[in-house]
Amino acid sequence: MKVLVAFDFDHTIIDDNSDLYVRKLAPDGKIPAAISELYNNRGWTEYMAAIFKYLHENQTTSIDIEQCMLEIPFVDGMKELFSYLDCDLFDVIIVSDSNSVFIDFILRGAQLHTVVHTVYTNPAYFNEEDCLKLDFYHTQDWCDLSTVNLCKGHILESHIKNQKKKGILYDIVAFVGDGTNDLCPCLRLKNVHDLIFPRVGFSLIKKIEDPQVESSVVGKVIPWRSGFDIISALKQATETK
Ligand SMILES: Cc1ncc(COP(=O)(O)O)c(C=O)c1O
Ligand SMILES: [Mg+2]
Repeated sequence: MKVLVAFDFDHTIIDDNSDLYVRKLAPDGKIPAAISELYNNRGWTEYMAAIFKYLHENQTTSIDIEQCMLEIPFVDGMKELFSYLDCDLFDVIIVSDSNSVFIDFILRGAQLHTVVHTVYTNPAYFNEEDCLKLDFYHTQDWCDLSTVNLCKGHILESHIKNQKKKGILYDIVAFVGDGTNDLCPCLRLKNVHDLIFPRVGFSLIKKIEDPQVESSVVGKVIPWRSGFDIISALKQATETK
């Protein structure tokens, strides 16, 4: 038996939004209006790239950014969940609209990087001047539920297809998330044994419970508050299947 557990990152693994958290490094913690205006619900990569440029212009270093990321708390029970998932039964991936540098700092800081098979996110790097640079994961025009730079559902399906080509078939696929941008992958889970984990009190659960959406949900919906809830549900699902 093999189970794929796909995670969102911000407000799912960590208990904050890494992109919004980093703004505290700006002078007085404030971002100029001209940069704030770049924020768009259909994609925030350009907004974040402008913030990183602004931080660099104000002498923020890669070390400052790393330290800032390491302050962000994990969601209760997430570290325990990752320890539970660290075995052959599970493959763990992350699909996030944050960026590769932030996720790498945080996973390595907690020694969790070895548990994660692949991180799908916007590629980022520090250039020779130590300014954080950011790019789109991909450019998409097929999904209205997703941002223009990252369709989590497409990424999840591609991962499953690529694994199948290597002979790895998943008996259960689980998606753990919190936000509006996590609805697309949840709707692509087409097996009744698949598991949808929307975080209680966040926007994904409201979307899933919307009567117009609910009828297209096939996987079993398990609202969660902590990583411990997810451990219990996965134990039950893998023992009973
Ligand atoms: C600026 C910004 N970054 C990241 C995210 C979400 O990232 P993730 O896909 O890791 O939850 C959001 C969600 O609205 C956002 O506004
Ligand atoms: Mg999120």
